[in-house]
Amino acid sequence: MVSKNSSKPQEKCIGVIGVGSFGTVIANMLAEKNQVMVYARKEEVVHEINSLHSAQGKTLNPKIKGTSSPKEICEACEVLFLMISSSGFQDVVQSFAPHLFPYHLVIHGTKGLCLNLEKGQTLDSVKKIKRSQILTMSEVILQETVVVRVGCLAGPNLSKELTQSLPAATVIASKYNEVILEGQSLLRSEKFQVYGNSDIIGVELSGVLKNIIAIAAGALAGLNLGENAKGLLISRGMVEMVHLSNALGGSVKSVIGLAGIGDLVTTCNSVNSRNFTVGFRLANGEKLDEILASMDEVAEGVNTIRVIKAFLETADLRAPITEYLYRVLFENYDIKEALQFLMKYPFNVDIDFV
Ligand SMILES: NC(=O)C1=CN([C@@H]2O[C@H](COP(=O)(O)OP(=O)(O)OC[C@H]3O[C@@H](n4cnc5c(N)ncnc54)[C@H](OP(=O)(O)O)[C@@H]3O)[C@@H](O)[C@H]2O)C=CC1
Ligand SMILES: O=C(CO)COP(=O)(O)O
Repeated sequence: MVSKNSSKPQEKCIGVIGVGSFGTVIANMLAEKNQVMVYARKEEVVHEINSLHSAQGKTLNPKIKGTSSPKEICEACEVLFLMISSSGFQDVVQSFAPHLFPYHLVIHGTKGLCLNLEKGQTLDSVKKIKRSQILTMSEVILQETVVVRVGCLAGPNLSKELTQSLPAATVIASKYNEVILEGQSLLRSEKFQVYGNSDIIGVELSGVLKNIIAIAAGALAGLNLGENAKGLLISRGMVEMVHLSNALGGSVKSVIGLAGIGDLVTTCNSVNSRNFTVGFRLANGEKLDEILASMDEVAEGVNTIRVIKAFLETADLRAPITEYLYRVLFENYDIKEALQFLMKYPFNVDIDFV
């Protein structure tokens, strides 16, 4: 778009919904090239954004304006980045739905799953779920709104490193090439490479499933089991991700790409990962409830393990790492015993998916 009076491209206004760790980073990256409006549900956070140019202590580019009005941000911005944890995702999308139109383009960065259950049902009450009862975040957006051009952003993108402007890359996935091109043009920089992928379900699932393996990697590190064990876990974890993703509708190719193996390696090696931290602290004897109560950011892998465990009850598939982690997290199973079982598990074939 070019203004009538100058040859300088006119800045668009890009919306970011959610200013947690990742939303803040993405808003700052977008503000390098365009005006940005961010949505936060709490008035005090909006006040902080507009007066102090920070969100819950995290510095924001002064160009960024805050609002708590879904209507205002949807009217001002055709392109919206949804950066909400999965636990609040469906509620937020529902509250935005009356203000969203088919001309909007929505890209989310959430690495979690939602459930599509009957009213009154919970995971605890149903215990077994089928694929049709699981929603990826793009499926939530498509189910709850009239938006068609939906994309996701996933890859090895630890927010602490992006905040320090360290080099990184991500994947924008969408069935629509224009979504990929828009995401690339808005986010690409000398420090940030943006790849495209048309398999949105496979890319979403890669980001979701690697969190399970990251919890296990944290546990290995917490028990000081060494780098050989980590190599074993990452490779078996990738095979488990491939089979789970395949059963849930993703392609193998996405798991072995940046959003899969790339993010898996990063998250399994970083103390900056919340999922890795959960595993590390579990291995040091803390209880899951205590760990979660002390964290003010989300570790999506914990809920993902519950969802995938319930899915495994109806799927013709074994996912031993997820199954044993479920026992450790939710059935007080000893973490060292779980690892011993995994060491004895008859994984006879190295690669069985190509
Ligand atoms: N941090 C990272 O390194 C990366 C994170 N991700 C993914 O991005 C997603 C968000 O992560 P992150 O930003 O780190 O998480 P945080 O916990 O830091 O932030 C979550 C955000 O979601 C908002 N939110 C949650 N529930 C609701 C609700 N019901 N209504 C309105 N807002 C709500 C929170 O608002 P409030 O403050 O008001 O609670 C907050 O802004 C996760 O799925 C994560 O896996 C992906 C890549 C990197
Ligand atoms: O997905 C992430 C980095 O790519 C962030 O991982 P955590 O949610 O475990 O912090």
